[in-house]
Amino acid sequence: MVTTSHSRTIRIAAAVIQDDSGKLLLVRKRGTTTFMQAGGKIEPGEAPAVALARELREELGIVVDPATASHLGSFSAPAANEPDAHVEAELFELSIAGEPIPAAEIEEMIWLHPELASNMELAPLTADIVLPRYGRQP
Ligand SMILES: Nc1nc2c([nH]c(=O)n2[C@H]2C[C@H](O)[C@@H](COP(=O)(O)OP(=O)(O)OP(=O)(O)O)O2)c(=O)[nH]1
Repeated sequence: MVTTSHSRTIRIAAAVIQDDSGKLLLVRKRGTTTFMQAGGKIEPGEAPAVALARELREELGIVVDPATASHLGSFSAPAANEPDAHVEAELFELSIAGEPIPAAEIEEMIWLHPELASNMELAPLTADIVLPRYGRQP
């Protein structure tokens, strides 16, 4: 059995954002190769939904009212880009108005059709938690 008990925990808030056709918004941060949910680390004392709104504004220029983000739950997954770490992710579903504009820290932003996900390098949280629940067709 694989255990993550000795690995470092990174607490993040992450967004599941779909367009009308079911495509998922994913980002690739500068200097990295994996696509993942928009979002980022929760600062000490910060409410997860507030962290989410802050990260979405910083990364994509999106203004989100934290109260409108629907909390899907807490999920654990191996961390992308960092060995010996795992993320404890507060996952939120939300809809956005207007097209996001990636900031410099985002090297690439895509709307991914779930059918094409197998061709992509994805963070474990996206591949193992988000896609099976919100993307992949049966
Ligand atoms: N945003 C996000 N981060 C993820 C996902 N999956 C995953 O393993 N991570 C990892 C990657 C990073 O190690 C960490 C997020 O940290 P980050 O460095 O991008 O967050 P941040 O924007 O707060 O960055 P910084 O201020 O610490 O530089 O979580 C995911 O789906 N979305």
